[in-house]
Amino acid sequence: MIELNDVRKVFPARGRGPEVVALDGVDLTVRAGDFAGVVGPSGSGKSTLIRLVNLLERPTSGTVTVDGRVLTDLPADEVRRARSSIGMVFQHFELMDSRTAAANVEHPLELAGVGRAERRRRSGELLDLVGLGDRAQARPAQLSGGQKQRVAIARALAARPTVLLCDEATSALDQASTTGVLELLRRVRDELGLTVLLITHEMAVVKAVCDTAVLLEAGRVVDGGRLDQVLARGDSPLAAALLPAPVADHRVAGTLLRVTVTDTAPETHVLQVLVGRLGLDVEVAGGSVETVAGGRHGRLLLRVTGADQSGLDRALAQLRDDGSRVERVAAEVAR
Ligand SMILES: Nc1ncnc2c1ncn2[C@@H]1O[C@H](COP(=O)(O)OP(=O)(O)OP(=O)(O)O)[C@@H](O)[C@H]1O
Repeated sequence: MIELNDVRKVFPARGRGPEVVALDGVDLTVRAGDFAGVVGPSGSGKSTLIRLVNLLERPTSGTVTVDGRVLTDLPADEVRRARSSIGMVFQHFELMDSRTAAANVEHPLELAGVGRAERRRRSGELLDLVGLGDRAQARPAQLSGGQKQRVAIARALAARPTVLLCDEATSALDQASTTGVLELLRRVRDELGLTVLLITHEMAVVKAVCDTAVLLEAGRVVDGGRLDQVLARGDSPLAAALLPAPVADHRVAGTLLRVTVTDTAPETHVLQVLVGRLGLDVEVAGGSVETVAGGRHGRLLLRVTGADQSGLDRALAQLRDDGSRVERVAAEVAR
């Protein structure tokens, strides 16, 4: 479990510049076993936030708790020990070029004083886990970006952490490697029961792996929650970031309707009523529907032509009573 309470981080002024409030009263809870994402624009405080969780950066005020231990209250030597239960994966892998994959994975165990035979055994096991059992003797220069990140994940898991922090872990990778690394992260979370906190500026990453997410803007959490619930709300800032609003050509004649699609409010019912019952001409003018967090979520724009407007309004009111999520977004265009 990870908990930040009212965390504030102020970087002192550099030269004549002003001080920077990187995080401004952040509360965040990641439940044990959850895969959580932090998203936000550049400069919103994501990197600062993740570095606070293992106290690579200390908060100016507020508390950081991991697995029930208030890290911000611990003396420095205990913080070092507590860090061994927190693994971290970085955007640029941070592997040692002169060492083999196995030796990179063994490095944290070496620092912890684990004996050679046990280190070998553990690095073999971990490289098998990440699918690189046959590349143990390769050096980073002989590995692809995706393979390097797999080695870095194996290294992060060496000390048997309960929490894994991922700092833009796929931002330097191509699409195919990104998919593979995200699948691996999800699998190790499942198999090892880890709590994972990932920061990214890519919404596709959040949609692919996260159970929960928060949106940071200018150092504050402006939205967040379990992804299925956030997307079902439809109109929140995080929902809008995850599923961008569809755009349609407003110059084309017709009435535009926006339908928010969820498993419990599918678009089929709307179409059955508009096309099947009322016999209207309906085309899909924009939008997308995706599977996120195990459910169907999306927003569609429907263009309805030839409708009697008061009849359409009555139908929309009835649809909303039935639980459908449909609203009018543009009036009839006169052409
Ligand atoms: N060591 C530092 N000293 C001074 N200011 C800093 C320091 N680290 C970060 N900042 C500032 O804090 C703010 C938040 O930065 P941070 O790197 O956490 O944002 P971010 O969301 O991770 O951005 P990006 O996606 O571009 O990495 C920025 O204004 C940044 O310039």
